[in-house]
Amino acid sequence: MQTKPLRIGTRGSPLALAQAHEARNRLMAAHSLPEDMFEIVVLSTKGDRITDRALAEIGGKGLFTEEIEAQLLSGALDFAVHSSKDMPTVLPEGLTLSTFLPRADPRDAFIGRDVQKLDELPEGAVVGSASLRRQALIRRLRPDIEVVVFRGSVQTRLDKLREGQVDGTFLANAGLIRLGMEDVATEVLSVREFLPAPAQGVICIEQRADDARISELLAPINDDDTFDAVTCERAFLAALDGSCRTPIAGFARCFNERISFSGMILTPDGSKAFDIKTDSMRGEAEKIGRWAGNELRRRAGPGFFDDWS
Ligand SMILES: NCc1[nH]cc(CCC(=O)O)c1CC(=O)O
Repeated sequence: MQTKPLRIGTRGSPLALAQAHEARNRLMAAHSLPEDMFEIVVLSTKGDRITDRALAEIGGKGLFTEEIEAQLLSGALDFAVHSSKDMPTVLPEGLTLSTFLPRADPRDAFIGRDVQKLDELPEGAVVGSASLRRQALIRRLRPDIEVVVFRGSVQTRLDKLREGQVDGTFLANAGLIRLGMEDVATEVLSVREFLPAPAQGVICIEQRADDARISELLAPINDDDTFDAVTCERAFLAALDGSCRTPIAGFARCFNERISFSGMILTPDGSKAFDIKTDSMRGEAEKIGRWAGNELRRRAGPGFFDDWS
């Protein structure tokens, strides 16, 4: 019988804490375990400490994960809870993403200051986003709008919006929902018009690949549909070797035994884009994701990635 509490690693942002609590609550429910069987261990990462520059400028993968992964590998943590969207496609040797919780809303939310909808923004309006994908998508939809880099916690961004530094901004609707702030969204954008980031809206758990005891503990809270969808989306991302400087969008959905996938790559200015739609049996989730990534890379040609990276 387990006596010491299980140590769950997480970042300390309100969103990260909400995610760690959700994973812990699902485990407590699945196994009828008391809260004191788990200890939530908060770690600060490089990505949390750098707030003044666009993440894309800093580059480097795993900005939000390195410190946590070191503690997993050393045995100081039993498992770690993350936003799947923030996870690099290649993990350190010995670690694995074993568990994906049921996907929350995958869509992006628009938060307007004086208008409710993206369409209603006047010509020359300013929107803030730190995400290259959102910057490129908005430039493609509304070339007349000015885009500025916008970072900080959800609260900081909303404060900047209220002060009038920008006329609008975007956040993942899942994040807003997890923070109990879904009413700040003035419009939720359909996945068709504003394709989400690969793995958006999905909480995942990372563990040591050889830790059978933890694999067994986590198995009941994994969601198979989400697992297959994220496997497909991450295979797409990996095939494109998405550096943080590449705007990439991708979204997969399971219907019974099948999985469908939509993917897109754009230039940062939104002037060029390539998209793809495909579907297959679910067992091929990883294969079609990889195929779609390679296919877009081929269609875009070698110049596409070099021009601006
Ligand atoms: N890069 C930050 C990040 N990572 C995950 C989410 C939202 C929650 C999710 O997608 O699961 C966010 C904030 C945002 O994009 O608004």
